[in-house]
Amino acid sequence: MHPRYDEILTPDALAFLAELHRAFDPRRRELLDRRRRREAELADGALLDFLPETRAIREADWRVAEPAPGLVDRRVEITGPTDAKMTINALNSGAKVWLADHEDANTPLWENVVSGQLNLRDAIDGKLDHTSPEGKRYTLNEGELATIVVRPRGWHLTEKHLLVDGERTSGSLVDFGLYLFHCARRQLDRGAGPYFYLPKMESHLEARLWNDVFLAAQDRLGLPRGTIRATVLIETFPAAFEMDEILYELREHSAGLNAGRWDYMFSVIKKFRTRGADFLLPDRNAVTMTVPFMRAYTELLVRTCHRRGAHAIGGMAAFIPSRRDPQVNETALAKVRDDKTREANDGFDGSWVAHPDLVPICREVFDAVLGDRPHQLDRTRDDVRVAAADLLSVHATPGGHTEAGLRNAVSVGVQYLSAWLRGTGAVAIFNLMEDAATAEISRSQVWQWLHNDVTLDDTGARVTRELVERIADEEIGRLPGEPGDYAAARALFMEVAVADDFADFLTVPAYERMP
Ligand SMILES: CC(=O)SCCNC(=O)CCNC(=O)[C@H](O)C(C)(C)COP(=O)(O)OP(=O)(O)OC[C@H]1O[C@@H](n2cnc3c(N)ncnc32)[C@H](O)[C@@H]1OP(=O)(O)O
Ligand SMILES: O=CC(=O)O
Ligand SMILES: [Mg+2]
Repeated sequence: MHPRYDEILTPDALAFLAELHRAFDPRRRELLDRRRRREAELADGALLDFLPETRAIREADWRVAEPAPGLVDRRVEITGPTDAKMTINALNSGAKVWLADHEDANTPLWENVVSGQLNLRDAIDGKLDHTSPEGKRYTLNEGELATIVVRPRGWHLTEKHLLVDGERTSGSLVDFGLYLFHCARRQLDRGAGPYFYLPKMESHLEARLWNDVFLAAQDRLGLPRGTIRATVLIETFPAAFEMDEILYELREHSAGLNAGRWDYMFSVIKKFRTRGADFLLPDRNAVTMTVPFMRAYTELLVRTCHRRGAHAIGGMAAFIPSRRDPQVNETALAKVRDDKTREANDGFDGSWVAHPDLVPICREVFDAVLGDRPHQLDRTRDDVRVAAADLLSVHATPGGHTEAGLRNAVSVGVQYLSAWLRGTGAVAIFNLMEDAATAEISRSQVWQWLHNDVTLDDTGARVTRELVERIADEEIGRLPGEPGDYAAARALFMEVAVADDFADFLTVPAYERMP
């Protein structure tokens, strides 16, 4: 406990979490087992496909709920962690929505978990302020603030500081439950509602679990059915084959789908990491949004959403503007403009930015396409035809395997883990935004290249454990500070990037190293 934690961890809120845990944790664990069984089938040679047992849902006519207040016009969404400064900056940024992140951009350090909830509640009450160590004062604007959409942790993460019947609770249910308990009524009183982004789901059965949690939680707190709204990130390879089914499960609570590109790439590598050349990705920077398998995924997402009356929200271009380096700034703005233009022209209803200086560009691009309309749900994209083979066409990705790519993956992975272990879940590295999803790509690419005996195009060297170790030492030598400063991050990187047993998520072993 720290000052003010008792305002969040009240006896009633904890009792609510305990009820959620007892009612839903066994199903959460079963679904995680199911993920593992499915992954083993893929390793044995199976392929992903649209499910025969849910064909009727895909072919039937149905629509999701009408958009909720504050979620009608989502042309610009800013994302970021929930510390006080970022909360104020994001809410003031001019974006329509703020994704308040307890997930990819956050280290689930206990202090971040609880203080994030305090900041959210204070912000909704209009009384959040902050003074930086340099004395700069931050307060919320008087005018329009972004709509808050909270992203809880994924189903795979536990919360070790809250035990029920001696068991760790689910990070998802803790983040969801505390926010709903404290802020649902406050949000309704302001004319908005309790809104969520749901990450890293792998099947419609996991969406059904969320829906059942919503139904029970609404009943328990006396909230009408459909009060909660959820936008699901389609960011795992299996989920791309179940977009309709995920929307259907959540239909009375649905607020659409988002194309979470970085975790999607990670999942593609992870699910087929032992399957050789057909699923071997080149250097990360060669895997753009226009390579065939990525294009198929976003096209199918827009078509699926609009057919069901659901918003389709674009993803994160990782280029970060700089207020110090005009060249870096110009490049970032141009790259982000291209990315948002493609999304707006493809039919997305809005998209993500990682930084307040990118809000105007995203807004300008979507304004040009949407005009006065709040969205473009009427663009049904009947022209789109995406077959399973298109989603699976990873082999058609052009690009090489280079030492520069390997070095970049190792350096980014170590630098990111070093920040994560110190409690910061999103950082700028080499002018790109890095978070848990992008770091997963770095470490799983190293694993995939190593375990598939890749020979580097430029040097002719085979990727071996020894090569990765040597590169890690050389890259750490180029970083500020002493090599010893990176010892814990290096050890963790090696555990998740080269060990024969592939960790499902790097955040799982990383969390065990946290207090
Ligand atoms: C794969 C995915 O899931 S993507 C979504 C998850 N990832 C994220 O949300 C990343 C969000 N972005 C960030 O965390 C940050 O932009 C970073 C870490 C990448 C870069 O941050 P910084 O190095 O602080 O950038 P910079 O120094 O240019 O920031 C300038 C100002 O903008 C603020 N700022 C930057 N990004 C954000 C943001 N996302 N939300 C609110 N404020 C922000 C900074 O706090 C700073 O404010 P100040 O001038 O009052 O001190
Ligand atoms: O959460 C978003 C992603 O790209 O991953
Ligand atoms: Mg993600």
